[in-house]
Amino acid sequence: MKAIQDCYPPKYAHCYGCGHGNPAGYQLKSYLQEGITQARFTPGMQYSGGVPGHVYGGMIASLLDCHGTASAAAFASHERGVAMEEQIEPPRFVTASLKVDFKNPTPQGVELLVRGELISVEGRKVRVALSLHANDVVCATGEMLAIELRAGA
Ligand SMILES: CCCCCCCCCC(=O)SCCNC(=O)CCNC(=O)[C@H](O)C(C)(C)COP(=O)(O)OP(=O)(O)OC[C@H]1O[C@@H](n2cnc3c(N)ncnc32)[C@H](O)[C@@H]1OP(=O)(O)O
Repeated sequence: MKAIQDCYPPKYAHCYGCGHGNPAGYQLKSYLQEGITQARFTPGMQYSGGVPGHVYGGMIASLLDCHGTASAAAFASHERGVAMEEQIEPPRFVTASLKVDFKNPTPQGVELLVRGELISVEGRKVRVALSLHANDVVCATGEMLAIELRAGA
């Protein structure tokens, strides 16, 4: 299955979160399957938080951030009846608002699962419920308002 991010032309491959052309970034890959988006990522040990052995909160927020906008694009496309990979220029979304609740410490050295579920699509506005899991424990939840960029932006 093609990752949501891999449906974009190479000119957008610079994103720190997901761009395959950004060697310093996460190169996150998100997938839409059965109405849920998922991405998996293991943060390097440099993303240590204040408590030894736990992941830095900003890293967690950035995973939700990038996965959330990819999810918004895939959900909006699905609502419009077209798959991401069928579009030459799929819709691009940016984060207007991101709320994060840190529920449990996130352990380092563990593959993290990031999930997204659609809340609503209203014109250019897509709301996505997000969660981040480690070892089947919910470590963070979030809610994003993503806005579709206007053509040419
Ligand atoms: C791989 C391809 C590319 C993928 C992109 C990956 C992104 C990765 C994740 C990111 O890091 S994104 C970077 C961080 N985000 C930004 O830099 C966004 C900065 N903000 C903006 O550029 C503009 O504010 C924005 C494009 C979000 C909206 O500006 P617009 O002029 O296009 O829209 P407008 O201000 O008219 O708002 C559209 C609607 O959204 C609503 N809105 C905008 N910002 C809001 C906000 N913060 N909270 C609530 N509602 C908001 C606004 O009220 C309005 O609602 P209505 O249509 O109902 O009137």
